[in-house]
Amino acid sequence: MNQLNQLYGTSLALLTDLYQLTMAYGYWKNGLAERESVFHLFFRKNPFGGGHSVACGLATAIDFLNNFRFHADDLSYLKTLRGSDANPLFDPEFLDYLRDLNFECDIDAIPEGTTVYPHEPLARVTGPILQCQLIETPLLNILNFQTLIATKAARVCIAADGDRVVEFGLRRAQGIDGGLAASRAAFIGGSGGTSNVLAGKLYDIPVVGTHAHSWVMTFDEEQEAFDRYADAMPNNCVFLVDTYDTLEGVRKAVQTGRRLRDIGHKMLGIRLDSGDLAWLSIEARKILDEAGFVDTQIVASNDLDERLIVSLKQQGARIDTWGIGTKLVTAFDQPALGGVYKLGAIRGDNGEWQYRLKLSEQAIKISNPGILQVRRFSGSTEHRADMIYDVRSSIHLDRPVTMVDPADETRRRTFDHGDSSYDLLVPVFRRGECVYDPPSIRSIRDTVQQQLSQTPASVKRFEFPHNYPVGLEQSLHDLKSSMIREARLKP
Ligand SMILES: Nc1ncnc2c1ncn2[C@@H]1O[C@H](COP(=O)(O)OP(=O)(O)OP(=O)(O)O)[C@@H](O)[C@H]1O
Ligand SMILES: O=P(O)(O)OC[C@H]1O[C@H](OP(=O)(O)OP(=O)(O)O)[C@H](O)[C@@H]1O
Ligand SMILES: O=C(O)c1cccnc1
Repeated sequence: MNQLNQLYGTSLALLTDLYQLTMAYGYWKNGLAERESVFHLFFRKNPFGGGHSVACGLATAIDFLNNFRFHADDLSYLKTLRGSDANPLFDPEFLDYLRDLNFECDIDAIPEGTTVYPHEPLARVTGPILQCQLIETPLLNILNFQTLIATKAARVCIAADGDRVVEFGLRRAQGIDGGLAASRAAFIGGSGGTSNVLAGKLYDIPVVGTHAHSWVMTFDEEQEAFDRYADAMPNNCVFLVDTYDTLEGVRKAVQTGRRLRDIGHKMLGIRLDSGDLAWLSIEARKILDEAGFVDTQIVASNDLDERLIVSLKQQGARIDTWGIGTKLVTAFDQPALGGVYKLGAIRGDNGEWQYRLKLSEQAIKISNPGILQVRRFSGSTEHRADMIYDVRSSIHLDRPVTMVDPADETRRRTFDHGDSSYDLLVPVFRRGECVYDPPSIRSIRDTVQQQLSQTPASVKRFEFPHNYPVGLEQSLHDLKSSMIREARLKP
């Protein structure tokens, strides 16, 4: 059984906005349900004021789509829906159509863990317009959130600069799936483990845990609390030392650490959860080192995020492991990615593709027409630029290709066949069948690190990051410009 089904039962087909179903009904009524169309899912701005994002959520989307069908109880529910008067919202024959519907779209998507940028499609969905439309909302729900959290986790790990990061967010996450999906995406983005045990089981993420203040408060004396914990689990001792007086707590942990040593075990760490984490970690390190506990790690938690980590490091904090909860799993400073799903092309009555775009007052918000792919140009060590192109335009990679900056058409770059390049979108579904074998979560996590190592430092920096170049292949840019002119001339 797949992971979503394990959690939610057999059917998630109703996990969509009602307007997808009202449009589906409209397509069906108008004989357009099967009309082939192409949609692109993309976002317009990197989150957190950053210069890059990390694609995440594809395996969850595959899970969802592998089980995409309307079950009898879904249809019974839809039957109960009424229009503004007493009439049913949907004809019974439409519900029969939904009952017999087999998912048959093609999907091409950028593999999880890839660094991605504004305007490039993370996924391209091709198929009957009714089906493309029904899956818009769940695809956005899954890819927006996991991409957001994987990006946040990657930023936290960049700040931690090789130190271990663990995710403690479940208690403050946005509900049950918010917690589970965040734990998955945080691990992919680089955290080393989660406190979320169900996420550990479902997604094969290492689970980690210390103890809470309540443990210390259960006993009359802090020393007794540490000793009893050590008796119970001598091989997993990370003592939370800040319940009363933090440095006194460290000294007591040292006492218990000596008892552990006498029975052949190690005190793995102490955890700081309040106060001045820079100063306390420096002082705690001295106490531990002087007592010979040089390997005992210092874990810190308390509303941390990537900027606080940078600041604490600048202050000389001696923290080995960063426990990050609320601000990671809720993407505290930017709670949504803002990814959208736009129609790029639809077959006309004559079977020919007709390209479509959505106009906007802001040029940068005008969607890209066509059937799009992304080509990444890469130097020997770093990614150089991504070019969005139409798969039907015959760009020849044995000849120079030019891409145009959509924000300023005077800025262009030309690449020739000497530049190594590859397409980012890979086949995931063909006629509704999954043709992609998702990598293990650990291998996706490795991909993130490998991708980040090829992302220019100027793009990864937190303050005023460089814009990574993403352009439109010249003929696509020219086509888009003429379509905009034409659309603006329409009465
Ligand atoms: N040296 C530091 N520099 C910058 N921020 C810090 C430093 N030490 C701790 N912080 C952060 O300051 C914030 C507030 O900590 P503060 O000491 O006010 O409350 P607290 O320690 O949580 O208090 P309480 O005892 O109520 O838990 C937290 O997000 C914490 O991570
Ligand atoms: O600060 P976050 O980044 O969200 O990390 C999770 C927090 O959850 C716990 O606190 P809580 O007060 O809930 O319980 P406790 O008594 O175990 O400290 C833990 O001690 C962290 O402070
Ligand atoms: O194990 C921990 O230390 C932990 C778990 C959840 C939340 N905060 C801390």
